[in-house]
Amino acid sequence: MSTQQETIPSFIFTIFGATGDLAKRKLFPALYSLYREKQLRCNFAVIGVGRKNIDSFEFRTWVKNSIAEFSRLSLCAGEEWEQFAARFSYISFDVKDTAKYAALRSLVEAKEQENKLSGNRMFYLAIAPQLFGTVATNLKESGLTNTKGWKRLIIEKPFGHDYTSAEALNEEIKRSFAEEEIYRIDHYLGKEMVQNIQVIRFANSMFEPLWNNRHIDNIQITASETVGVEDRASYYDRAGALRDMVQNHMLQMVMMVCMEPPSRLKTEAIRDEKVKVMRALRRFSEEEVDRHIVRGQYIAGTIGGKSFLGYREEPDVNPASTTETFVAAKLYIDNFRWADVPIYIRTGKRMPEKLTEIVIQFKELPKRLYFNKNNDLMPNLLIFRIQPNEGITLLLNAKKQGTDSQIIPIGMEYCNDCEAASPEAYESLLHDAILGDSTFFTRWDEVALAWKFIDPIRCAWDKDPCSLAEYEVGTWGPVEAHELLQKDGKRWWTGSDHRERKTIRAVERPKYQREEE
Ligand SMILES: NC(=O)C1=CN([C@@H]2O[C@H](COP(=O)(O)OP(=O)(O)OC[C@H]3O[C@@H](n4cnc5c(N)ncnc54)[C@H](OP(=O)(O)O)[C@@H]3O)[C@@H](O)[C@H]2O)C=CC1
Ligand SMILES: O=C1O[C@H](COP(=O)(O)O)[C@@H](O)[C@H](O)[C@H]1O
Repeated sequence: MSTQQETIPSFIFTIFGATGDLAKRKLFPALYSLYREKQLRCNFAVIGVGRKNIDSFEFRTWVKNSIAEFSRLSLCAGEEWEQFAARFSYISFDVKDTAKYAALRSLVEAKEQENKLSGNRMFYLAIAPQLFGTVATNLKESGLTNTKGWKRLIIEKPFGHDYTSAEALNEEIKRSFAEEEIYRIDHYLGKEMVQNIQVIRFANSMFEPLWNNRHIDNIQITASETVGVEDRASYYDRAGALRDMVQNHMLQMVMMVCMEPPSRLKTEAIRDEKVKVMRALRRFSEEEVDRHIVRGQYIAGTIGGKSFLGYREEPDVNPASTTETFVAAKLYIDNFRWADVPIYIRTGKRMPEKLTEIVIQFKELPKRLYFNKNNDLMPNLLIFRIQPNEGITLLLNAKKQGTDSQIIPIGMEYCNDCEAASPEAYESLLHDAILGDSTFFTRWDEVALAWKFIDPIRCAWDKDPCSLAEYEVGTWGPVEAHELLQKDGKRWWTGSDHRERKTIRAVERPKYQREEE
């Protein structure tokens, strides 16, 4: 997130879907944090759009309640709250009703005048995906995109459900907004430690020389969740883990880890390098899917002693559903740097822990010769802990204190959020969108290539429902997911593997400084 507050322009922010879950849990708390932490040192106004028949006063109470419940900061009171709340207005209409956009336009213009705003307009689509295109078109046809300032469209996931639908949606919104005005959200890109991957890779001379197939044995990316389908069955049962997590968040993490250093730290230079990873990502034919990808669905079991239903017993899920709630895959990036390095990814619901981690496993030394009487030397691992306990861990081997020359695995650990909570992903992303920095939003070609990778997998599974394995709630996925690595003589690393090691904490300000300091 940039800190150039003086460059933040005034703007009006229209949120479609302002009475919905996303706005309540993420958007209002994010705006509030930016405001309270003085990241929004500019004049702004917010207009909420929804169908609920409420007025602006009731809307402000809704916003207040959402902040009280979901903000990481405490709610301010008195005049301070009133000043913030006064920026919020609400208009109720059905976004499919073209005629109603004239009223929205009048409200936007009135608020711009009242607040002396410069005509910059940001539109956020926190509504069902089937309405994205309709709203974008209506914004243009009503003249709302016709402004003397800039205009930007922030669009939520899912961006299509396959390549064809994503392309059709893109064509539709392109008629109203240029590519550089479209901010496609992938909230994983707003996470502190996902953004930190680039810095750790490109600002440390010790890692970059090793970042290739000569030194890296394999890469593992895990995004496990303890939650189940919750109340999202109508969406999730049609999407499944492949579309819900792999097409976007998992592949974005693959891109961040595997991209080449960009020629400049500029948005398009960075995105160009990410796209090259997607171009080099090996696509599987329908026949190859089985050998590289495992899918599973949870059956009843327990997490931490608490019992949970199986996926098919969940409310609103088709009792014969073959939707996957877990995916594990072995990927390859067919380029010079990554040839023959397997990239294992796995994601699933109702697993033992909520955890997102990237593990870089380095190749082993000729260990049979040195320091390894017991043949149990651990490989070096570099772990990006995306969440929880943000940070990095470097796992090494060292001599155990004492006289018996025993070697023990040790961990060096840096904690990113021990001193202070990190900003929420949505804070970071909203801030960047206001500044016009789209680095951590997805460009159309990234999305398109991700769908082209996903579609044949989906097709293969649709033809072969038997490829769905079961896993018990509270486990690390079906046995086939473990076999995927065992066949290669490898194993998944999980949080508990490294937490058990003796850990040395890395400090933010090391003792070793240059003399002049
Ligand atoms: N919730 C989340 O955590 C996440 C959501 N998303 C995405 O964000 C988007 C919104 O999700 P979410 O907030 O959960 O959905 P909700 O169903 O909770 O909210 C939908 C919102 O859209 C409004 N709306 C629906 N239809 C219309 C219409 N015809 N005209 C005007 N307003 C309408 C609703 O207004 P009203 O209720 O007043 O009718 C409500 O404000 C989706 O695209 C979803 O995929 C993405 C990631 C996470
Ligand atoms: O986009 C989504 O992400 C969440 C997981 O996000 P996280 O920030 O909590 O890791 C996932 O639960 C949801 O199914 C998916 O739509």
